[in-house]
Amino acid sequence: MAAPPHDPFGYGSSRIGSNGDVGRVEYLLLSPNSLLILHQLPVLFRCALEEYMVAMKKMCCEVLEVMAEGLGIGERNALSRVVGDERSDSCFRLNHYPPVAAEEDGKMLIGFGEHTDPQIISVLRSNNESGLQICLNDGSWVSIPPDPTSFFINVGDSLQVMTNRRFKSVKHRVLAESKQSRMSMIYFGGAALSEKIAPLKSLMSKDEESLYKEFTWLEYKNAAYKSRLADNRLSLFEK
Ligand SMILES: O=C(O)CCC(=O)C(=O)O
Ligand SMILES: [Fe+2]
Repeated sequence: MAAPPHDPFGYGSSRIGSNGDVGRVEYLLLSPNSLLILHQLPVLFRCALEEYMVAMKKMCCEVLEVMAEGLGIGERNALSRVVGDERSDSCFRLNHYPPVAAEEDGKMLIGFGEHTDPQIISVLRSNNESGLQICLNDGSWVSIPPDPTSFFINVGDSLQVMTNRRFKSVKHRVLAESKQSRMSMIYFGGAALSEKIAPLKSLMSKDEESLYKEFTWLEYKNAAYKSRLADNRLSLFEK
């Protein structure tokens, strides 16, 4: 079930994507669309995964509805309908960061290199081991305390575009720093492949212009897979 370079779904270790990014991580990347791989999973795992994905999709929609309300958009489902669409392209990643050995102590080891998530919204849960950091506007990195009882929500690049940069996709990374395994699982809520990703008309003020050229999720996804993790992938689509 090793993930071949042209198809990222399946199991991978150390290599993240096909463009030379490496990290101290082992992962499973699954999508309801990668049926071939789903059918190779033990039934109990597959059922739990399907149940989790359904619950995450629902939660993403609820969060997006609250965001739409906060932005003053009259149409409550303007954002959530994109992730809620039955053709929406969502996926699930399970990450395992092996424990750091005593002799590696003090070294800055990258578990998962800096990047933004390309989809609309991501929901992360982890065990109680640290490692996740976010990048502030001034370029400094801040550690996110792990909390196995909470969900950590990330704005994706597509949501940044749909809100014409009112919400920003925050750069994040994982340092391998813990003496115990860090486990995380992330649900990535994306749009349908053919969905046009553009600022919502109902959000834009009278003379406001889109900061981005129009693109479909498929176009952006293809561009993202071709790039390196740390690239500013949206810059290709900025006006
Ligand atoms: O494993 C984590 O805590 C974060 C991983 C991540 O950012 C990702 O898979 O996109
Ligand atoms: Fe991420």
